Amino acid sequence: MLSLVSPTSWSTSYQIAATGVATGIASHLIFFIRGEHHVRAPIIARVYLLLLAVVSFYGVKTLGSSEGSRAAAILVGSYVVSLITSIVIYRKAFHSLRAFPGPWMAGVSKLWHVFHVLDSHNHLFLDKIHDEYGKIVRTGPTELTIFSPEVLKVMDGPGNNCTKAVWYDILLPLTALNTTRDKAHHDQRRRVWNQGFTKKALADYEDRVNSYGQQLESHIAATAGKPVNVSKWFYFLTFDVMGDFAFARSFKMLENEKWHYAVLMLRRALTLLGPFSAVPWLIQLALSIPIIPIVRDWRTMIQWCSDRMTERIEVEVDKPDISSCLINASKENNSIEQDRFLLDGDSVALIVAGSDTVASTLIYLFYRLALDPSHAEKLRQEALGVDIYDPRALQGLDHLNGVINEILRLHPSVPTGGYRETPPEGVMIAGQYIPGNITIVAPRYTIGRLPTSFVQPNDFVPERWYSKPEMILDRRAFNPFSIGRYTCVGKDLAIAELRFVTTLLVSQYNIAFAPGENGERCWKEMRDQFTAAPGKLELVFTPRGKICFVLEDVSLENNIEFKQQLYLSLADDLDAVSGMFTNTLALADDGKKIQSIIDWHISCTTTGTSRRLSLE
Ligand code: HEM
Repeated sequence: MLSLVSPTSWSTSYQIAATGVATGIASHLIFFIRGEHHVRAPIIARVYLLLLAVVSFYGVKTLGSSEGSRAAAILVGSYVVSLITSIVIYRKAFHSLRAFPGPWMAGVSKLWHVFHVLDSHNHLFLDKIHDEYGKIVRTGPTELTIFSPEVLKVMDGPGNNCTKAVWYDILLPLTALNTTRDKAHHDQRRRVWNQGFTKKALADYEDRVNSYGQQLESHIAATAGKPVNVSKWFYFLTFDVMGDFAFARSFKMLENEKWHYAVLMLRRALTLLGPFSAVPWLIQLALSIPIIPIVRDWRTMIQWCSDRMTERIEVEVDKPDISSCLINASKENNSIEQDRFLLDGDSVALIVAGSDTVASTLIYLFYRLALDPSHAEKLRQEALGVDIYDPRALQGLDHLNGVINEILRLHPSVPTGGYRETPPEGVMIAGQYIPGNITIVAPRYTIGRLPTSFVQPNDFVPERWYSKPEMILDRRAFNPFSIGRYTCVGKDLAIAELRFVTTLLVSQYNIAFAPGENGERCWKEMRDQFTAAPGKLELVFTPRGKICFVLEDVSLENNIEFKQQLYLSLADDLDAVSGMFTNTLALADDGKKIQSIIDWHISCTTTGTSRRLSLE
């Protein structure tokens, strides 16, 4: 202790501290301030641990255990303090974002953000930030979150020079279509993917969606009148569909009525992205520590997808799937082995991007229908006489399209994700210059609810998309699938799936909340983990009564002919109808009135070559 205060010791301590301070400042100004280091985070952490061990060992060896430990502590302490001080001073006083408004700590470190979103409610947190700080907010040392409809076009629209931000290195060493940061490489890869989404391929996938939809419906029929955890069943549906499209192999969750272990693992692994998406280097660091259970899930999930790809490379399948296009392109180039990091990455992207997104949209859609059954009734009326098994017939249903748009506006499947980096020359957004090499975040959740873009922005009004266009003030604020080169490759497929499943269930069932359920859990407990993961939703489906007629050769394309045929058929079989329509039988001679009754009560499904018409 005495030696600590001796003049020699003091000067030595000062020298050691000065060395620490100089090294700290130098490592900031020479290394950390330049370029990207997130991918190297695990290596940097190991180097620091090694240096710590070397300094401690050397100190103890040369100065003895007490003096040596003290010297090592002074060196390390002064290094860390000066490094942090240098970083903070630079970020707060010199950085090009220093003048942008935002929470003080946001300008210091992104760890601030992690601390605030440990509950994975990033969308709600950013919404609050918008209320407090306005349109353009500094939410990180090198990050701006921009709550303006214009930002989506500047980021991804025609002629933009933005690139994907560091977040997208998440799968490295694997690279998927959506995680490729190099634009030229992305475009080349996208051309390969597009071959899996031709009109012909889509028609085939749509037929397969129909059969999975029917499997879901038969489960609902079996549990009719009882509470159903629809969150679970919509995930079963969308993962089965994507397993089939991706690898020609369903997860069979609808059939087995239980989670597939790989899907459970994948869903657990994705929870990592809730709190940690804000700090990509922390994700890279965490992923390098396999003893963390969630990291084990992440790795097993990636291995599972990779194994499926191996299987698909080795075994030909008898139905088209998206992997076929990816594998064939690599086979044609004789580059299967070199492309494995792309193929494996793509298999992860396919499963996650195609399942989570559609499932969350379906959950919120049925939540809204249970909350306000008048929309379900409107959907039923609109689908009368429409062959719901024909995707083209569903395309023109205004209320259906309005409901889907409104769900994607209020409950976007990608609420915050889609981080971009500005080009070195910077960009102009909402009349404001945004400096170069800055991460920009455009939260769809808040942008879709801006009062400057939508009248009654928080209300569910599907009509704004067809009969009340005056309720849309700025359409640029609606961008659920992104635009430009990164636009969602599965958009048409997703919309076809949403249209079909919605019409199938709505035309056959009344939908209500289960006893004790009010629907709040599904949005209050939603996790924003790049894709949205809604909380549980329990509904009761009650079958609507039916009398069935089978009509041959009915042309559904021609509505008038269809109605005439139907009327004739009813007239032949009025006894069968009387049970249902006793109070309207008196009108049997009045074709028009019967027709209007039919308009209200008919839904139809296809059975083989004939059309089955179900009357309620
Ligand atoms: C409601 C359903 C869906 C929504 C809202 C949605 C939304 C999006 C968004 C916003 C992006 C851009 C993400 C980014 O910037 O990083 C995207 C990209 C992508 N989506 Fe979707 N998606 C949906 C369904 C699907 C489906 C069914 C598939 C697969 C069949 C799919 C496959 C992809 C892929 C591969 C990309 C990357 C495209 C590229 O970078 O070129 N998505 N999606």
